[in-house]
Formats: sequence, structure tokens, C-alpha cells
Amino acid sequence: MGLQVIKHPLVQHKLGLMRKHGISTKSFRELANEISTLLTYEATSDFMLEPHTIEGWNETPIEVEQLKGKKVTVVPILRAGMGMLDGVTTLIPSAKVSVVGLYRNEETLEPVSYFDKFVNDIGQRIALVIDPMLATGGSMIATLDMLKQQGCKDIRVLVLVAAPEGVEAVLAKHPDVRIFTASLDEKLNEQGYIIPGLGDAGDKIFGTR
Ligand SMILES: O=P(O)(O)OC[C@H]1O[C@H](OP(=O)(O)OP(=O)(O)O)[C@H](O)[C@@H]1O
Ligand SMILES: O=c1cc[nH]c(=O)[nH]1
Ligand SMILES: [Mg+2]
Repeated sequence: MGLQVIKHPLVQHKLGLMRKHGISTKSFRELANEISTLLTYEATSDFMLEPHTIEGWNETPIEVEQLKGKKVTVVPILRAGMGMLDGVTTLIPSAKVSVVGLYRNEETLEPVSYFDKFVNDIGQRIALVIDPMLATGGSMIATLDMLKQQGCKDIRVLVLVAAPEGVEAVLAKHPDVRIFTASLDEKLNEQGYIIPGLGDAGDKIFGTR
């Protein structure tokens, strides 16, 4: 389904702040969550509504719109995806959370799986996968493989920054998935880091290293 770069001025301003050398853990976390809220707003813009009749303020029946149909599961990819979770649940407070634990082997850049825990009815839910960084795409492809194995059909990916190489790889393997990002960056460097990127997002969110 393709890539959507969210050009909203608030998103672009906040992402610019995140790129600064020496940014504090506090600021990085806050901005990651704020951008995640804005990406969630965009990624849910086609959710269906249905009319409901309720009693209005003056005790007469009125028709209001409520969300219809499928519920959501948010899927943070550990660790760094946890840094976006509060931002997503700010807008979808009742969303169930399914967790995928992956890290990228620093030499091979291949994803290594160490944990997963999915909500029981995940196949009936819209999955919002969250991870700040889409680099080679290996971690995201492994996650999407797992979600489809669990029966997920409507999967949307929210990433703060994406590399062209990663977007191409994900959409080649999973063309039905929609990717929402604040930026399509320039490239990957020799170590598989996104340029200009954000550096190591997991380390910045967790305050490690
Ligand atoms: O597209 P890829 O090449 O797979 O790289 C992206 C992955 O790398 C980072 O996680 P990392 O392995 O650093 O783990 P962490 O979240 O625990 O820091 C990032 O959060 C993604 O999950
Ligand atoms: O640039 C990158 C690539 C992978 N993981 C990160 O945290 N940053
Ligand atoms: Mg990771």
C-alpha cells in the first residue's frame, strides 16, 4: 500500500529537534512520543464511524458518531518501540498491546528474536507496529512475518525515520502494509545507521551507553 511521509509542520519541527547532537534522554523521549501521537492521528484517518443515538445534554436523543468495527493492537518492537507507546495510546487509550522483542546483530545487521507476546484475538485487530527506526528493514520484515502468521490482515507501520533501503525491502516483501513516517532519510551508512537519522534510538530512549 506504500509509504506516507507526514509533512505536518509540527512533525517536521519536532523531528528536527530530535536530530540534535547531545539531546537529553528527557527531550528525546518527549519528542518521540509527541511525533508518535501525530503519526497515529494520520495512520487512523480512515477508521470507520457509525451512528449511535445517545441522550444529549438537554435529555433529548441525538445522533453521534462512534468508531466502528475492528479494534486495535499496538505492536512495539523492543526496545526502542516502547519509546513511542505512550504517544500512540494517548489517542487510542483502550488499545491492547502485543510485544515483539528483536535486536539487530551489529555485525550481520540481521534481526535476532528474543521475545513475543501477542493479544489473543490479534487476527481480528488492526495492528499498529511502532519502532522509531526503519533501517535495513530486517527487524520490521521479521515482525510483519510474525504478525501475518498470527492472522493479522490490516497492518500499519509507524516509524519516526525511514531509510529508502528499508522501505523498499519492507514493501517488496509486504506490499499490503502501509508505512507512516516523519521522514524518508537519505541512506544507510556502512554500519547500517540511517543518515542523517537519529543515531541509536534505543540507547537514547533508555539512556544506555
Ligand atoms: O531496520 P533494521 O536494520 O532491522 O534496524 C532497525 C532496528 O534497529 C533498532 O533496534 P536495535 O537492534 O538497536 O535494538 P533496541 O531497540 O533494543 O535498541 C531499531 O529500533 C529497529 O528495531
Ligand atoms: O540508524 C539507526 C539504525 C538502526 N537502529 C537505530 O537505532 N538507528
Ligand atoms: Mg529494535
